[in-house]
Amino acid sequence: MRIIIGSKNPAKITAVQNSFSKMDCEFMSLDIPSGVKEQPFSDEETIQGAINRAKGALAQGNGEIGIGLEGGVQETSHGLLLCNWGALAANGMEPLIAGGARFLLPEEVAARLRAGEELGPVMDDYAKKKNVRKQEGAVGIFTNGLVNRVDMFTHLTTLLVGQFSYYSNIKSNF
Ligand SMILES: O=P(O)(O)OP(=O)(O)OP(=O)(O)OC[C@H]1O[C@@H](n2cnc3c(O)ncnc32)[C@H](O)[C@@H]1O
Ligand SMILES: [Mg+2]
Repeated sequence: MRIIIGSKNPAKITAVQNSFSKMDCEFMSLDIPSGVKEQPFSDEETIQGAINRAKGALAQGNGEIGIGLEGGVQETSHGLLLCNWGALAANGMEPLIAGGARFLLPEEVAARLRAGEELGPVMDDYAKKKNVRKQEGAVGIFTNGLVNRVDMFTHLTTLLVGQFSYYSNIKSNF
């Protein structure tokens, strides 16, 4: 089976590979635009970004499955939550979606996002590191490394693969 990942971010690619590790799969990654803002600001917008990337990956990659993963934030009465969404597109079915971990961002970070900055560069600045988004992620920083961005996305992509197995009736191999 050929799996097309709609991102070149290594944290996302590794997560998808982890979730299909029991299957004989070929992986390809393509930089597919999310079609939403660089920093999605709601669950709805983040889900839409994930679906657009999954559909785009399937359309452009000549494979059986397209996967889109998108990070975003959601305003709540408790503060700004980091949210993560994924979508799996396959021919002949509606895209499947699944959500990942969510947790509150500190006000110092949240305020900068509300002012229009993107989480990626804000996290590098906050943590005084480079490319946090491609490594441990914000989740890795704010959990002291207990859960990193690959772990977080692997849970999410496994929810997608499991649902694909259930709804497509492919029970074996996953
Ligand atoms: O190359 P792509 O696939 O676009 O990967 P990305 O890291 O930019 O990830 P998203 O577009 O899905 O995330 C939207 C924005 O939120 C940032 N972001 C999301 N989750 C993050 C995390 O855990 N750590 C750091 N930045 C994060 C990200 O850098 C973008 O600015
Ligand atoms: Mg991005």
